[in-house]
Amino acid sequence: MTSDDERWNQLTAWMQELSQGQWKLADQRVTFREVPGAGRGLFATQDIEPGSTILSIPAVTLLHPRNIQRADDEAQAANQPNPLSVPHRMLPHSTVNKRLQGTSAKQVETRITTTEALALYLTLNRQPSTQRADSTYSPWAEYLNTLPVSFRPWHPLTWLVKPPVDDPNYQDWNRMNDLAEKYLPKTALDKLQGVCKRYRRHTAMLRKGVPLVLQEEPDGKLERRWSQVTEEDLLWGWLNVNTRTLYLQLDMPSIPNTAYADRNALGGRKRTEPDSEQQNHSMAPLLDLANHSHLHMENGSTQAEQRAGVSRGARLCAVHLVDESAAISSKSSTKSDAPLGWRKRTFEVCAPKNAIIKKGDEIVFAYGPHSDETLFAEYGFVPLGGENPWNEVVLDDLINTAWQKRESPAMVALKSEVLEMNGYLNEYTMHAYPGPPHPSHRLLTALRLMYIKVPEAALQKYIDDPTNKKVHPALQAFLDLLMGVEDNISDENEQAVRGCIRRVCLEALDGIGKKLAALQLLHQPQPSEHLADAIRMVERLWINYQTIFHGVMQSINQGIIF
Ligand SMILES: C[S@@+](CC[C@H](N)C(=O)[O-])C[C@H]1O[C@@H](n2cnc3c(N)ncnc32)[C@H](O)[C@@H]1O
Repeated sequence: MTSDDERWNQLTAWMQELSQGQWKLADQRVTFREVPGAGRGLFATQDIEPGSTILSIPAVTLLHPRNIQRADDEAQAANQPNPLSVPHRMLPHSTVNKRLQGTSAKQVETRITTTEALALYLTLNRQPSTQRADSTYSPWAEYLNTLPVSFRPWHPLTWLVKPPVDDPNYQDWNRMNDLAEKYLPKTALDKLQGVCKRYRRHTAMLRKGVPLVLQEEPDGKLERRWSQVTEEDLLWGWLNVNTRTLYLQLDMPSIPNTAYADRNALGGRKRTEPDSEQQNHSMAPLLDLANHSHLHMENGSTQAEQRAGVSRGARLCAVHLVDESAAISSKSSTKSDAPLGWRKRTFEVCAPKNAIIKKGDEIVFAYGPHSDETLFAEYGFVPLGGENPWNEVVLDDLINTAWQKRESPAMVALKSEVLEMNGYLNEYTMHAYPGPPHPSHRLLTALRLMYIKVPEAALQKYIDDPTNKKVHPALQAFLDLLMGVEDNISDENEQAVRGCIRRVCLEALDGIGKKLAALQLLHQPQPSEHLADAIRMVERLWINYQTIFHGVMQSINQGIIF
């Protein structure tokens, strides 16, 4: 059995070989190690001076559709084609719209996005016997071998997708599913269901596209492999893509309306989806061993960092897109001024400008300004200690319910319309950062309107003609607030708003207390280790909300002006 150390050695030797010796492990200043509760992570092998390069990744080792096509073409030319690659007529378009006009309907039907193509590539190259992706055909075999063995049962998406009966996690699955459906905050469940919908939509494309291609161009090896592919393989492939890719500009055009399969029948790729992100991203060997952190490193170690007791010495680094010739030769100070084509575009990790990285520090970067719920649903973890500066709690249901209890349906409808017209309806949030803990501007604005006394007819008149200058004085005070002419509507209105925030916090804290008590019961009788971890992750979501609500209550009690 290959150990993680051996896999690391094979991976780095392969990277060196593929870059024809230009990239050397000796020039990189990282190694990997297990991090309790976070899988593996990257660690500094020496002290690193501020702003300097820690790690660069050869462009040729990046796994994305353009490199897949390039590698397949080379293998074909050498008479050693890879039968388990993504059929090229499925690969995403790399041409601009005009060139697509001659494309036949059949070709269009099988076309998939970068996200789907990567998921398919990984799925086809997963070795069912070893549960590891070490395809004998793929030039990325050494990299595939370093991917997680399984996402079950720790990734919450697997709590919504039932395993086969012979899966070792089958016994626990109903309880995992229950945990998701009954114990998650509703907004977190919505996010997780959104991830599940995306997963199902993308894999439906593959289930449709591959047989169509095989019908047109029969290929024994691919057909055999595809017939063995299970839901578990697809889930594994897709989750690898979802948790381990980085945005990389591949010069892929956005998804054109007419160029991709079955937009409507399969739930549709609407224009609102982030086309460019779905098309332009890549897996990055070795770099994908770096964990996420939200720590700010503007002035060396921050208060948050000290409080979070980042005793394990995590250092937030920056990942840059660079031209490979500059990245590889980062030892010399001359940066290449060659144009940045996708072939040379790659990633470089740099030390923070204002802090020294010590030997043994963990090298982390921010995956994005993600809330706890997003980290949970997309990446499968929840930060400890309520320290995530991007965390927020969404309160639409609580606020709207309280509002409906207080005002008539007609009044709620009219005021909602006014909020909508001005872009303030819903997405009401509270935050602990930046301190002091506070309700969002959207929430304050909506509450201020909810608490003004204004006749229905005055609201209707404004809705019918917002340009009319004759507006009821109370509504005018609200509009002045929107324009920034005033900071608040009146002392009375402000008191009512603060009272409401206080009540909402108390109600939410009461609900959280009950949820945590119910979750506590799930620890009896003692659950399996995996289930206990899952319960703790859900508890953490609630506890981090508690921190926000306590903080906002404290701000109110201290008379802090929002
Ligand atoms: C790009 S990978 C990072 C390397 C990963 N730890 C591994 O062993 O392969 C992303 C995954 O790492 C884990 N992860 C990243 N940052 C984490 C953190 N701060 N706490 C816990 N888990 C984390 C999550 O499982 C996430 O899906």
